[in-house]
Amino acid sequence: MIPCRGRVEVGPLRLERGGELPQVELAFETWGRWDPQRKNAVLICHALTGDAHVAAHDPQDRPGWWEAAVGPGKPIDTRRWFVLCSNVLGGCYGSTGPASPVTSGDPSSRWGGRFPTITVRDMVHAQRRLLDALGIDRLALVVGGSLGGMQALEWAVTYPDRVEAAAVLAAPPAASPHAIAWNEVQRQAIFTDPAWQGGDYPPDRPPRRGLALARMLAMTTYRGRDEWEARFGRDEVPPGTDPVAARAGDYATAPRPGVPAEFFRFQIESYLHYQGEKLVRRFDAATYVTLTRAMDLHDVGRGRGGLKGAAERVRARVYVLSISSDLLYPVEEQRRLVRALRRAGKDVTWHVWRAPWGHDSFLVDGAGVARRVMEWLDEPGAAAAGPREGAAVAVGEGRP
Ligand SMILES: CC(=O)SCCNC(=O)CCNC(=O)[C@H](O)C(C)(C)COP(=O)(O)OP(=O)(O)OC[C@H]1O[C@@H](n2cnc3c(N)ncnc32)[C@H](O)[C@@H]1OP(=O)(O)O
Ligand SMILES: N[C@@H](CCO)C(=O)O
Repeated sequence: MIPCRGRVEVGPLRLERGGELPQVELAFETWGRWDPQRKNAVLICHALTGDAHVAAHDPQDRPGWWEAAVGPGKPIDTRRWFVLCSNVLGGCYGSTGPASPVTSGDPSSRWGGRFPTITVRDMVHAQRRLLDALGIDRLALVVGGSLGGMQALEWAVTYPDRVEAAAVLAAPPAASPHAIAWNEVQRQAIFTDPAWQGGDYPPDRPPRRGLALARMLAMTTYRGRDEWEARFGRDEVPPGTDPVAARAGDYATAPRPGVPAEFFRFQIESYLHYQGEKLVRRFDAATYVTLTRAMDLHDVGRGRGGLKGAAERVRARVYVLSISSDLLYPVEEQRRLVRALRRAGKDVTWHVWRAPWGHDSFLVDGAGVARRVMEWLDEPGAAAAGPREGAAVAVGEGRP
């Protein structure tokens, strides 16, 4: 029986950009029961700062990042589906990455800035080995948003014989110059923090300011203009109060160098500061650098004859979800993917979702997104692993 959480050593891994990681471990969590007859495995791939904890395992457990989407009676119903999620290669929630030791059991040997460049394809190779180790030979569905969507797409192209269906949410076929530019400015914020030290900072003295600033900038690409208009407008923070300090504890009560009171006036500024500080409390800066670089290097057509060649390899049914307010990976980028798949004669469904929360809408309304995906999975033609459930939801279909 597959445990509900664990860590598996998947061996040394040769990397796409050269070099090798001598020893790779992946942390994972599972829900439901793997049924080798029905092949009911759903692999969920997380986004940039996510982890393997998609949902609580019992009422006492902490909620996960897609809590509303996964569980008994929820859109990804764990009475029917066996759900698996692993922390990505390069991540800082239990898998091998910049924050983990070079030599197992020796925390002083942290990879830090020496961690090699990895790609989304490397992540998927490592994950395939995890599936092998757990005895899962076929995926009924691989689904993910953003970095997770890049992985879902890579899965369908790299391992076409092992994927029945792939749902690519808010992710492009290749990172655009704009997306790379935003990531580069974020990384520069980290690199210019004196605490960065080439990535070899002590774990208790990370480049906090740089990482917080990176997150603040990232938030402006993740969320929606209309959402912020409605939520914050031009509202100001009441004079003399510091809502960030009240929420963020010690770190925020430290003086903010270079932030005079005048520049802490609007609620949106307060929100951004808080989001920056919130990430600093739970994420590692070198990991942020490694994973954003992997996103920049994402190009599903690399070495495969471009997007056309990649599309031709796919055997899975593919669902593509675009978010109308996505500034980071706009609708036009998924249109390219959908066109390439259709021209290659593949079974592809494309929905453009009019959601106000920007790129992160797939996280904000996890239940709504998962419902769309699972209804598509159950449409005629799908390899159903059990009874059909759920009612149709209205979505606008995108036309390439
Ligand atoms: C161990 C782990 O946590 S693992 C990883 C979990 N995270 C992930 O998987 C990453 C993906 N998730 C995300 O990116 C986010 O959680 C999202 C997109 C789903 C939601 O973002 P959130 O920050 O939770 O929501 P939202 O944008 O509404 O912000 C709410 C927070 O801002 C605070 N806030 C709202 N307005 C203001 C303001 N004007 N000034 C300061 N703070 C504000 C709220 O108090 C709230 O704080 P809280 O998170 O401490 O409760
Ligand atoms: N908000 C996401 C990244 C973009 O989807 C995360 O923090 O993982």
